[in-house]
Amino acid sequence: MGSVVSYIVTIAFTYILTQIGQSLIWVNKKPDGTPKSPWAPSPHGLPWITNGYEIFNQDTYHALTRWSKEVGDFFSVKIGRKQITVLNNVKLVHECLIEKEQFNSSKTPSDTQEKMVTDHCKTVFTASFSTYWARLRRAIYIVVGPLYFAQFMDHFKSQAKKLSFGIGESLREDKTLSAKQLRQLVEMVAMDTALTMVLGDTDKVPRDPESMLMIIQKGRELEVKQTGKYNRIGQFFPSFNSFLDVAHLFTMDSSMMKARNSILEIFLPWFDPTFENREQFKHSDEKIQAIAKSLLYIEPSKNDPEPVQLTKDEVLVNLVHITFHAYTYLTSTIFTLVQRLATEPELQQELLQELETEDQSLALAFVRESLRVDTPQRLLAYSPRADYELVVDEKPYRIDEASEIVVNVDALHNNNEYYPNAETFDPKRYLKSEKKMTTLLEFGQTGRKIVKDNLAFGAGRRACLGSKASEALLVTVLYQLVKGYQLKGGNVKEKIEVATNVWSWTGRTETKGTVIEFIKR
Ligand code: HEM
Repeated sequence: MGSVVSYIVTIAFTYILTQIGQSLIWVNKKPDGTPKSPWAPSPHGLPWITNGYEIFNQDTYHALTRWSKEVGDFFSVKIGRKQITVLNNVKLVHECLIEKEQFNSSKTPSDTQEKMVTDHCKTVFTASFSTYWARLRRAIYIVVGPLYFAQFMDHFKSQAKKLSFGIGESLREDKTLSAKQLRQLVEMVAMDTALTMVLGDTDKVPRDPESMLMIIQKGRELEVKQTGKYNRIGQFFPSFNSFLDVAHLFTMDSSMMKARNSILEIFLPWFDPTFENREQFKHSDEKIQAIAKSLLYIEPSKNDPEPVQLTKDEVLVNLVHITFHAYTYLTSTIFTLVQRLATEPELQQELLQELETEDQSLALAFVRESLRVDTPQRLLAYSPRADYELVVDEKPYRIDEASEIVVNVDALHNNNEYYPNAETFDPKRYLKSEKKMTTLLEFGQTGRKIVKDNLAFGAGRRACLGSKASEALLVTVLYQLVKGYQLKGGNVKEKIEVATNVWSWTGRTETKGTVIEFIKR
């Protein structure tokens, strides 16, 4: 018996040593045995084991922007064990996400929670660059994409009216609304809108406010769990994440699973009628009325003539993730927009005048500028699909499949070269002749100097599919509020940094906000 144990121990020991040896020997080598190129330059003086972890955990994207000023637009840093290459100018972003999109458009999960709530990366946000992911995108596009979102305009208008009415009803004697009250109203409008785009109209299964509040609450619980101290360490130290998995197993802690299942339980009765009737709208126009319907029958395409259809579970997990994404960012951007509007009395007057015309350019410019200055997601992370070399200023740099490429949107949106006086909120910067305009990622490629867009909705192949729909909703809300009220007060300066962003490690930025006085017109 003793010799069997010692035999097994010897084999295990040899196996571990071989693995460690191989990783040590091969980690810096290409398959042909020659050394890999160096990583992009890194900030100096970071601690040995934790590297940039403490600084990033405390300062989030600010740390990356600071390092970009110290080290340069192209740098690499290890946050814990996570090696990231950070892009801080548009030329680099264009090269990585447009020219080399095939190389750099994949995704890696942050931790066990992200894997669990996405059913091992089955959702459009987390799936690797694959035919499966392309099918999801196709199906979502034909519901909320630029050519299709107009079908929700009536809903957007009624939600904007609901918000305006809710504000009126909630006003205190002094005609003010606290940031908390405003946020609660905005949350309900955002959740209702997200669910309408995702699940369809409410005729068949009414969506009661209690259930919507419950989803909001459950989402918050998941976020608190994911941003917790130990889970956060696990996002940057994979071995600690594995230790947490074992610890949860031993303590039989299934709280994460329970939270996930309780959300699915709310969604199921809403989704089931659609699922039961799926044959009816397979080939009809009805399928473009909701993401749930569209995902149930993926249309063939040129590159995917016989698509494998999704299972019910795959559809469901996507519906939940898209709802949380849309709800979170719509809440964040509507709330910021209202706070910003209150700080801009002159623009309120001009928007009121614009309302009497057919032209919506100032309102759209206001929305875009709000998204640029107060971007909710300031870091975008992508996984390369293989080890390769990225040539920058004629020097080759190392990019590994196991590393991540991060676009520092904060640095780009605050760069005076792309947006003169970048720190100033100035919607009128976009109201120039189209001939002078360029997209941010094409800046520097033509003589055009005025940037007309931003990266609040991401970039390249993984860019947001709901961007145009969201902008349209924001414009509708803006007009409705200007029409109904004169706003005073507001504050967009103070921010709340949330460590994760449904459900990735890169984090999101909320506006704290303050009391707003709403004077009825
Ligand atoms: C103002 C509101 C919104 C903002 C600021 C926003 C922002 C973003 C960002 C930054 C990304 C890229 C994420 C990444 O690569 O890490 C993204 C992706 C995406 N968003 Fe949104 N989003 C908004 C609303 C919506 C809505 C309403 C929908 C749909 C109903 C939606 C659906 C998607 C989808 C499907 C993706 C693509 C995921 C992929 O292919 O990887 N978004 N969004």
